[in-house]
Amino acid sequence: MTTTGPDRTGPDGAGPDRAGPDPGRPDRPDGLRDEPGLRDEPGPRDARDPRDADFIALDGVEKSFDVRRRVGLLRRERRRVRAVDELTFRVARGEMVGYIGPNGAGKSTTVKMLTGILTPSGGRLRVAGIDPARERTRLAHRIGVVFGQRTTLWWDLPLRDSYRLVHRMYRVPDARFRENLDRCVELLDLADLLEVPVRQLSLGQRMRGDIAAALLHDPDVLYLDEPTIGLDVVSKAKVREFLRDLNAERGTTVLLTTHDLTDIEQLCSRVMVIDHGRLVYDGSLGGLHEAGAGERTLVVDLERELPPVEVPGTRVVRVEGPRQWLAFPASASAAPLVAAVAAAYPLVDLSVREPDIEAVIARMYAGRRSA
Ligand SMILES: Nc1ncnc2c1ncn2[C@@H]1O[C@H](COP(=O)(O)OP(=O)(O)OP(=O)(O)O)[C@@H](O)[C@H]1O
Repeated sequence: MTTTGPDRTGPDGAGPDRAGPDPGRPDRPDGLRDEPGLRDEPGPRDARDPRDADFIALDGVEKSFDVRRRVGLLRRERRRVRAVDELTFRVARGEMVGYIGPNGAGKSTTVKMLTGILTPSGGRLRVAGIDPARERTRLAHRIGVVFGQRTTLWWDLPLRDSYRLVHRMYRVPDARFRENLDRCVELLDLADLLEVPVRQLSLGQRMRGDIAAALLHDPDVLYLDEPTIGLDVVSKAKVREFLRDLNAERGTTVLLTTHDLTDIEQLCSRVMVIDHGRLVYDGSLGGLHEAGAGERTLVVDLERELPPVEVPGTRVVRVEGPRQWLAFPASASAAPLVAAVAAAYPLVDLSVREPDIEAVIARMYAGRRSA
């Protein structure tokens, strides 16, 4: 997710914010201004509130940027980039939704509008009944944000001190803060890291530290932007498990932006796909499979190496020794094809392979581009 542009709240750069956040800087990515005494009372938290279905609500939201481009040596050209275009969706309270799309699709821009960092150019947007652009400080107490590529922690301070600052900035009641911190320390395995300056933490440790910091004030909504980027398998598993538990136990609403589709597969029952600023899919992961799946594959193990298998309705896409891969339309039944192969060839084994989600999404994007 790109984080460039005038709305940036820290130094530019693809990697982590090396300088670390400046406690005196005006804005944090989660929209909270670093000033004492800003705590507003959070809104009602009645779980039976009928507005729960519209906890995050966007209606025809648009965001355009005016960009200047150099044309030749002296001339500059102004161009309007529509980053988000007529975006309409709902996220119910307690849902965990994946928000995916190719580079430049408009994911970051959406999240920035949801936090109040950016003001929409048009349309209507509400989070927990709050207009983020108008009441950014009030909203800050209801949301947590984790940017995988940048830290919101104080670079030179030990983790514990960063958490103390969060405690004071959000004015979290002491008992609540201790309870939340203890829980995060235990579940995110932070006990040995609390006295370590953030700059000395590994990426995985820092990420866990960031997730804890985003949750110490009990937000109702958590925006996660690439929370597992660059992490090893063990750290990814730990982060995912924590998020699953958080959602199940606390009912925290989660909007997850990621390029790692395993995050989505393991965490989200619903996924929204955005492309060129527009919502192009909103539904289950299974449905996404069907929408984007062009072909399935029969993997055929023959008794010996043979010329490519010829069965109507299939085409051989790969041959490795006695193993052959036969593609066939995803909508077709595999049974008659399996029977046809078994009748005509010396078969040892056979399996049907569904396209993996990466392939499905790549096909979906490619299809839209060529349409
Ligand atoms: N501050 C800005 N000024 C000008 N153009 C911008 C600004 N922020 C985003 N854009 C443009 O808006 C479009 C959407 O960008 P955005 O960062 O929202 O995409 P993204 O889906 O998050 O991409 P990625 O997966 O690469 O991070 C892009 O064309 C981008 O260049």
